Amino acid sequence: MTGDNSEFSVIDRLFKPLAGLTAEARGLIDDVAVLGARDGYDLVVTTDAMVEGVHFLSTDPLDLVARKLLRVNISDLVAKGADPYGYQLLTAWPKGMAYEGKEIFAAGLRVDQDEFDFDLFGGDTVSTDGPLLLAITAFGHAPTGRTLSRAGARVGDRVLVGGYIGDAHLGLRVLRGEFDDLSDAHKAHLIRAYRLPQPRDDMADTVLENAHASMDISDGLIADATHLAKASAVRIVIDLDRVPTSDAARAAMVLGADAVDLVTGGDDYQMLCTASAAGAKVLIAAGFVEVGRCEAGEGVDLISNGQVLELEDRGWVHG
Ligand SMILES: Nc1ncnc2c1ncn2[C@@H]1O[C@H](COP(=O)(O)OP(=O)(O)O)[C@@H](O)[C@H]1O
Ligand SMILES: Cc1ncc(C[n+]2csc(CCOP(=O)(O)OP(=O)(O)O)c2C)c(N)n1
Ligand SMILES: [Mg+2]
Ligand SMILES: [Mg+2]
Ligand SMILES: [Mg+2]
Repeated sequence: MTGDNSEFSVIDRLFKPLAGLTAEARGLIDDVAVLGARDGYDLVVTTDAMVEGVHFLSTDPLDLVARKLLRVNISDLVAKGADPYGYQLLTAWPKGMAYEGKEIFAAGLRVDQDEFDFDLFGGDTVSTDGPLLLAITAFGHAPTGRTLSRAGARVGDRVLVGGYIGDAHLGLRVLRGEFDDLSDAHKAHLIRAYRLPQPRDDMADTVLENAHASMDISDGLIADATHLAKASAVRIVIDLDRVPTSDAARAAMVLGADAVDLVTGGDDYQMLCTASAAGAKVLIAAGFVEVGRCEAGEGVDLISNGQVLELEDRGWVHG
Protein backbone atom coordinates (compact mmCIF):
# COMPACT_ATOMS: atom_id res chain seq x y z
CA MET A 1 0.00 0.00 0.00
CA THR A 2 1.26 3.48 -0.79
CA GLY A 3 1.38 5.56 2.39
CA ASP A 4 1.32 9.29 2.99
CA ASN A 5 4.97 10.11 2.59
CA SER A 6 5.12 13.24 4.74
CA GLU A 7 7.32 13.62 7.82
CA PHE A 8 4.77 12.90 10.56
CA SER A 9 3.05 10.14 8.69
CA VAL A 10 6.37 8.33 8.24
CA ILE A 11 7.19 8.81 11.94
CA ASP A 12 3.73 7.54 12.95
CA ARG A 13 3.57 4.60 10.64
CA LEU A 14 7.16 3.45 10.39
CA PHE A 15 9.06 4.66 13.45
CA LYS A 16 6.49 4.53 16.27
CA PRO A 17 6.17 0.75 15.93
CA LEU A 18 9.96 0.52 16.20
CA ALA A 19 9.96 2.58 19.40
CA GLY A 20 7.28 0.35 20.88
CA LEU A 21 6.32 1.02 24.46
CA THR A 22 9.75 1.76 25.96
CA ALA A 23 9.55 4.51 28.59
CA GLU A 24 12.64 6.11 27.06
CA ALA A 25 10.97 6.85 23.72
CA ARG A 26 7.81 8.53 25.12
CA GLY A 27 5.89 7.09 22.18
CA LEU A 28 7.81 9.38 19.80
CA ILE A 29 5.39 12.20 20.61
CA ASP A 30 7.76 14.35 22.68
CA ASP A 31 10.81 16.53 22.07
CA VAL A 32 13.24 14.31 23.94
CA ALA A 33 13.94 10.75 24.99
CA VAL A 34 14.74 10.06 28.63
CA LEU A 35 17.39 7.50 29.48
CA GLY A 36 17.46 6.22 33.04
CA ALA A 37 20.70 5.42 34.82
CA ARG A 38 21.27 1.69 35.27
CA ASP A 39 22.82 0.96 38.69
CA GLY A 40 26.44 -0.10 38.43
CA TYR A 41 26.77 0.86 34.74
CA ASP A 42 27.96 3.77 32.64
CA LEU A 43 25.96 4.88 29.62
CA VAL A 44 28.32 4.50 26.62
CA VAL A 45 27.48 6.67 23.58
CA THR A 46 28.64 6.64 19.96
CA THR A 47 27.54 8.28 16.68
CA ASP A 48 28.15 7.10 13.13
CA ALA A 49 26.57 8.37 9.93
CA MET A 50 26.28 6.74 6.51
CA VAL A 51 25.95 8.59 3.21
CA GLU A 52 24.77 7.09 -0.07
CA GLY A 53 27.72 6.83 -2.45
CA VAL A 54 30.23 7.17 0.40
CA HIS A 55 29.35 4.32 2.79
CA PHE A 56 26.89 2.31 0.70
CA LEU A 57 25.84 2.05 -2.93
CA SER A 58 22.57 3.41 -4.31
CA THR A 59 21.92 -0.15 -5.50
CA ASP A 60 22.23 -1.65 -1.99
CA PRO A 61 18.84 -2.88 -0.72
CA LEU A 62 17.43 -0.39 1.80
CA ASP A 63 16.69 -3.01 4.45
CA LEU A 64 20.38 -3.96 4.41
CA VAL A 65 21.40 -0.29 4.50
CA ALA A 66 19.29 0.08 7.65
CA ARG A 67 20.81 -3.00 9.22
CA LYS A 68 24.34 -1.87 8.33
CA LEU A 69 23.61 1.51 9.91
CA LEU A 70 22.60 -0.18 13.15
CA ARG A 71 25.50 -2.60 12.98
CA VAL A 72 28.31 -0.07 12.40
CA ASN A 73 27.13 1.68 15.55
CA ILE A 74 26.66 -1.53 17.55
CA SER A 75 30.16 -2.46 16.40
CA ASP A 76 31.61 0.57 18.23
CA LEU A 77 29.67 -0.31 21.39
CA VAL A 78 30.58 -3.98 21.62
CA ALA A 79 34.26 -3.26 20.89
CA LYS A 80 34.22 -1.25 24.13
CA GLY A 81 32.64 -4.09 26.07
CA ALA A 82 29.27 -2.32 26.17
CA ASP A 83 25.89 -4.02 25.95
CA PRO A 84 23.74 -2.41 23.20
CA TYR A 85 20.74 -0.56 24.71
CA GLY A 86 19.06 1.69 22.15
CA TYR A 87 19.46 4.48 19.62
CA GLN A 88 18.46 7.84 18.20
CA LEU A 89 17.98 7.92 14.41
CA LEU A 90 18.48 10.79 11.96
CA THR A 91 17.09 10.32 8.46
CA ALA A 92 17.75 12.88 5.71
CA TRP A 93 15.57 11.55 2.89
CA PRO A 94 16.29 12.77 -0.63
CA LYS A 95 13.29 14.83 -1.81
CA GLY A 96 10.96 12.59 -3.76
CA MET A 97 12.11 9.34 -2.15
CA ALA A 98 9.15 6.93 -2.27
CA TYR A 99 7.34 5.77 0.87
CA GLU A 100 8.00 2.17 -0.12
CA GLY A 101 11.75 2.68 0.23
CA LYS A 102 11.30 4.10 3.72
CA GLU A 103 9.07 1.16 4.59
CA ILE A 104 11.77 -1.31 3.49
CA PHE A 105 14.32 0.71 5.50
CA ALA A 106 12.13 0.50 8.63
CA ALA A 107 11.64 -3.24 8.10
CA GLY A 108 15.43 -3.67 8.14
CA LEU A 109 15.64 -1.72 11.41
CA ARG A 110 13.02 -4.04 12.90
CA VAL A 111 15.01 -7.16 11.99
CA ASP A 112 18.18 -5.97 13.69
CA GLN A 113 16.45 -4.33 16.64
CA ASP A 114 15.18 -7.82 17.39
CA GLU A 115 18.53 -9.45 16.58
CA PHE A 116 20.49 -7.17 18.93
CA ASP A 117 17.75 -6.34 21.46
CA PHE A 118 18.16 -2.69 20.60
CA ASP A 119 15.34 -0.13 20.81
CA LEU A 120 14.60 3.09 18.94
CA PHE A 121 14.35 6.01 21.38
CA GLY A 122 13.80 8.92 18.97
CA GLY A 123 15.53 10.96 16.32
CA ASP A 124 14.90 13.50 13.61
CA THR A 125 13.55 13.54 10.06
CA VAL A 126 14.59 16.03 7.40
CA SER A 127 14.59 16.13 3.62
CA THR A 128 17.51 17.01 1.40
CA ASP A 129 18.46 17.81 -2.19
CA GLY A 130 21.53 15.64 -1.59
CA PRO A 131 21.96 11.88 -1.35
CA LEU A 132 20.40 9.71 1.38
CA LEU A 133 22.12 10.46 4.69
CA LEU A 134 21.48 8.42 7.80
CA ALA A 135 22.93 8.69 11.27
CA ILE A 136 22.54 6.92 14.56
CA THR A 137 23.56 7.87 18.05
CA ALA A 138 23.76 4.57 19.88
CA PHE A 139 23.73 3.90 23.60
CA GLY A 140 25.10 0.94 25.49
CA HIS A 141 25.88 -0.05 29.06
CA ALA A 142 29.24 -1.05 30.47
CA PRO A 143 30.14 -1.69 34.13
CA THR A 144 31.00 1.63 35.80
CA GLY A 145 34.51 2.83 34.98
CA ARG A 146 35.39 -0.23 32.91
CA THR A 147 34.51 0.81 29.33
CA LEU A 148 37.43 -0.27 27.14
CA SER A 149 39.34 2.36 25.19
CA ARG A 150 41.92 2.72 22.43
CA ALA A 151 44.40 3.86 25.07
CA GLY A 152 45.00 0.76 27.19
CA ALA A 153 47.60 -1.11 25.13
CA ARG A 154 50.91 -1.91 26.85
CA VAL A 155 54.32 -2.76 25.47
CA GLY A 156 54.45 -6.56 25.12
CA ASP A 157 50.72 -6.91 24.44
CA ARG A 158 49.51 -9.27 21.75
CA VAL A 159 47.42 -7.65 18.99
CA LEU A 160 44.35 -9.61 17.93
CA VAL A 161 41.49 -9.35 15.46
CA GLY A 162 38.02 -10.83 15.87
CA GLY A 163 37.51 -12.30 12.40
CA TYR A 164 38.29 -12.21 8.69
CA ILE A 165 39.84 -8.99 7.38
CA GLY A 166 39.28 -7.61 3.88
CA ASP A 167 36.05 -9.36 2.87
CA ALA A 168 33.90 -6.21 2.90
CA HIS A 169 36.42 -4.22 0.88
CA LEU A 170 36.54 -7.00 -1.71
CA GLY A 171 32.73 -7.17 -1.66
CA LEU A 172 32.54 -3.52 -2.67
CA ARG A 173 34.96 -4.21 -5.50
CA VAL A 174 32.88 -7.20 -6.63
CA LEU A 175 29.81 -4.92 -6.70
CA ARG A 176 31.85 -2.53 -8.83
CA GLY A 177 32.56 -5.30 -11.35
CA GLU A 178 35.97 -6.60 -10.28
CA PHE A 179 36.86 -10.28 -9.81
CA ASP A 180 34.16 -11.41 -12.21
CA ASP A 181 35.70 -14.89 -12.40
CA LEU A 182 35.02 -15.62 -8.72
CA SER A 183 32.42 -18.29 -8.02
CA ASP A 184 28.91 -17.07 -7.23
CA ALA A 185 29.28 -18.36 -3.67
CA HIS A 186 32.49 -16.42 -3.11
CA LYS A 187 30.99 -13.26 -4.63
CA ALA A 188 27.93 -13.63 -2.40
CA HIS A 189 30.11 -14.07 0.70
CA LEU A 190 32.12 -10.92 -0.02
CA ILE A 191 29.09 -8.81 -0.96
CA ARG A 192 27.37 -9.94 2.23
CA ALA A 193 30.38 -8.85 4.28
CA TYR A 194 30.19 -5.38 2.68
CA ARG A 195 26.45 -4.98 3.05
CA LEU A 196 25.95 -6.62 6.42
CA PRO A 197 28.78 -6.44 8.96
CA GLN A 198 28.62 -8.92 11.84
CA PRO A 199 29.33 -7.17 15.15
CA ARG A 200 30.01 -9.77 17.84
CA ASP A 201 27.76 -8.64 20.67
CA ASP A 202 28.24 -12.11 22.14
CA MET A 203 31.95 -11.25 22.61
CA ALA A 204 31.53 -7.96 24.48
CA ASP A 205 31.99 -9.53 27.92
CA THR A 206 34.97 -11.67 26.87
CA VAL A 207 36.67 -8.62 25.41
CA LEU A 208 35.89 -6.53 28.48
CA GLU A 209 37.41 -9.18 30.75
CA ASN A 210 40.52 -9.88 28.69
CA ALA A 211 41.55 -6.94 26.50
CA HIS A 212 43.72 -3.99 27.55
CA ALA A 213 42.65 -1.86 24.57
CA SER A 214 39.91 -2.42 22.02
CA MET A 215 38.22 -0.76 19.06
CA ASP A 216 36.40 -1.78 15.90
CA ILE A 217 37.99 -1.69 12.46
CA SER A 218 36.17 0.66 10.09
CA ASP A 219 38.93 2.60 8.31
CA GLY A 220 41.08 -0.52 7.74
CA LEU A 221 43.24 -2.68 10.01
CA ILE A 222 46.40 -0.61 9.50
CA ALA A 223 44.65 2.76 9.87
CA ASP A 224 42.77 1.72 12.99
CA ALA A 225 45.82 0.02 14.52
CA THR A 226 47.54 3.37 13.96
CA HIS A 227 44.74 5.13 15.88
CA LEU A 228 45.09 2.61 18.71
CA ALA A 229 48.90 2.83 18.74
CA LYS A 230 48.73 6.61 18.97
CA ALA A 231 46.14 6.61 21.76
CA SER A 232 48.19 4.04 23.72
CA ALA A 233 51.64 5.52 22.92
CA VAL A 234 52.97 2.18 21.66
CA ARG A 235 54.30 0.89 18.36
CA ILE A 236 52.33 -1.91 16.73
CA VAL A 237 53.86 -4.46 14.39
CA ILE A 238 51.34 -6.42 12.34
CA ASP A 239 52.30 -9.57 10.46
CA LEU A 240 50.36 -9.65 7.20
CA ASP A 241 50.96 -13.39 6.95
CA ARG A 242 48.96 -13.96 10.15
CA VAL A 243 45.93 -11.85 9.22
CA PRO A 244 42.91 -14.17 8.88
CA THR A 245 41.36 -14.26 5.41
CA SER A 246 38.31 -16.11 4.13
CA ASP A 247 38.33 -18.68 1.34
CA ALA A 248 36.59 -16.09 -0.83
CA ALA A 249 39.28 -13.48 -0.13
CA ARG A 250 42.02 -15.99 -0.94
CA ALA A 251 40.24 -16.81 -4.20
CA ALA A 252 40.15 -13.07 -4.99
CA MET A 253 43.88 -12.86 -4.28
CA VAL A 254 44.47 -15.65 -6.82
CA LEU A 255 42.60 -13.38 -9.26
CA GLY A 256 44.87 -10.44 -8.50
CA ALA A 257 43.66 -8.82 -5.26
CA ASP A 258 46.65 -7.55 -3.26
CA ALA A 259 46.94 -8.82 0.34
CA VAL A 260 47.83 -5.27 1.42
CA ASP A 261 44.45 -4.01 0.11
CA LEU A 262 42.74 -6.31 2.60
CA VAL A 263 44.36 -4.55 5.56
CA THR A 264 43.89 -1.01 4.22
CA GLY A 265 40.48 -1.26 2.49
CA GLY A 266 38.28 -0.90 5.57
CA ASP A 267 34.59 -1.60 6.24
CA ASP A 268 35.51 -4.70 8.28
CA TYR A 269 33.69 -3.92 11.53
CA GLN A 270 35.72 -6.62 13.23
CA MET A 271 37.26 -6.06 16.64
CA LEU A 272 40.89 -5.06 17.10
CA CYS A 273 42.20 -5.75 20.62
CA THR A 274 45.41 -5.90 22.56
CA ALA A 275 45.89 -8.21 25.53
CA SER A 276 48.47 -9.80 27.79
CA ALA A 277 49.65 -13.30 26.90
CA ALA A 278 47.08 -14.73 29.32
CA GLY A 279 44.26 -12.50 27.99
CA ALA A 280 45.20 -13.35 24.42
CA LYS A 281 44.92 -17.06 25.23
CA VAL A 282 41.30 -16.59 26.29
CA LEU A 283 40.53 -14.38 23.28
CA ILE A 284 42.10 -16.89 20.89
CA ALA A 285 40.02 -19.68 22.45
CA ALA A 286 36.99 -17.47 21.74
CA GLY A 287 37.93 -17.19 18.05
CA PHE A 288 40.26 -14.18 17.92
CA VAL A 289 43.47 -14.41 15.89
CA GLU A 290 46.81 -12.97 16.97
CA VAL A 291 48.21 -10.75 14.22
CA GLY A 292 50.97 -8.80 15.93
CA ARG A 293 52.62 -7.25 18.98
CA CYS A 294 52.86 -3.93 20.80
CA GLU A 295 56.39 -2.61 21.17
CA ALA A 296 58.00 0.54 22.53
CA GLY A 297 57.83 3.41 20.03
CA GLU A 298 55.10 4.77 17.82
CA GLY A 299 53.17 4.05 14.63
CA VAL A 300 52.36 0.81 12.86
CA ASP A 301 54.64 -1.38 10.79
CA LEU A 302 53.23 -4.04 8.51
CA ILE A 303 55.59 -6.95 7.95
CA SER A 304 55.49 -9.94 5.63
CA ASN A 305 58.13 -12.67 5.57
CA GLY A 306 59.93 -10.65 8.23
CA GLN A 307 60.29 -7.57 5.98
CA VAL A 308 58.64 -4.20 6.63
CA LEU A 309 56.31 -3.28 3.75
CA GLU A 310 56.18 0.26 2.37
CA LEU A 311 52.52 1.35 2.20
CA GLU A 312 51.24 3.89 -0.31
CA ASP A 313 47.75 3.94 1.13
CA ARG A 314 47.24 3.28 4.85
CA GLY A 315 43.43 3.33 4.98
CA TRP A 316 40.27 5.39 4.71
CA VAL A 317 40.19 9.08 5.61
CA HIS A 318 37.19 11.40 4.99
CA GLY A 319 37.58 14.87 3.57
N1 LIG B 1 31.77 16.00 14.20
C1 LIG B 1 32.29 15.57 15.37
N2 LIG B 1 32.06 16.26 16.50
C2 LIG B 1 32.56 15.83 17.66
N3 LIG B 1 33.28 14.73 17.82
C3 LIG B 1 33.53 14.00 16.73
C4 LIG B 1 33.06 14.37 15.45
N4 LIG B 1 33.47 13.45 14.57
C5 LIG B 1 34.16 12.52 15.26
N5 LIG B 1 34.22 12.86 16.56
C6 LIG B 1 34.89 12.12 17.63
O1 LIG B 1 36.18 11.71 17.18
C7 LIG B 1 36.52 10.42 17.69
C8 LIG B 1 36.88 9.47 16.55
O2 LIG B 1 35.76 9.34 15.70
P1 LIG B 1 35.71 8.22 14.60
O3 LIG B 1 37.01 8.14 13.88
O4 LIG B 1 34.49 8.46 13.76
O5 LIG B 1 35.50 6.92 15.48
P2 LIG B 1 34.98 5.51 14.97
O6 LIG B 1 35.93 5.11 13.88
O7 LIG B 1 35.06 4.64 16.16
O8 LIG B 1 33.58 5.68 14.50
C9 LIG B 1 35.32 9.98 18.53
O9 LIG B 1 35.57 10.34 19.89
C10 LIG B 1 34.20 10.84 18.00
O10 LIG B 1 33.19 11.05 18.97
C1 LIG C 1 30.23 3.22 -1.91
C2 LIG C 1 31.40 3.08 -0.98
N1 LIG C 1 32.59 3.60 -1.30
C3 LIG C 1 33.63 3.49 -0.46
C4 LIG C 1 33.49 2.82 0.72
C5 LIG C 1 34.68 2.69 1.63
N2 LIG C 1 34.52 3.45 2.87
C6 LIG C 1 33.73 4.53 2.97
S1 LIG C 1 33.76 5.22 4.51
C7 LIG C 1 34.90 4.08 5.04
C8 LIG C 1 35.48 4.13 6.44
C9 LIG C 1 34.46 3.89 7.50
O1 LIG C 1 33.53 4.96 7.54
P1 LIG C 1 33.64 6.10 8.64
O2 LIG C 1 32.57 7.08 8.40
O3 LIG C 1 35.04 6.61 8.74
O4 LIG C 1 33.28 5.22 9.90
P2 LIG C 1 33.90 5.34 11.36
O5 LIG C 1 35.39 5.10 11.21
O6 LIG C 1 33.58 6.73 11.81
O7 LIG C 1 33.21 4.27 12.13
C10 LIG C 1 35.21 3.18 4.02
C11 LIG C 1 36.19 2.08 4.15
C12 LIG C 1 32.23 2.31 1.03
N3 LIG C 1 31.98 1.69 2.20
N4 LIG C 1 31.20 2.42 0.16
MG1 LIG D 1 32.79 7.39 13.62
MG1 LIG E 1 32.52 3.77 13.97
MG1 LIG F 1 35.17 2.74 15.95
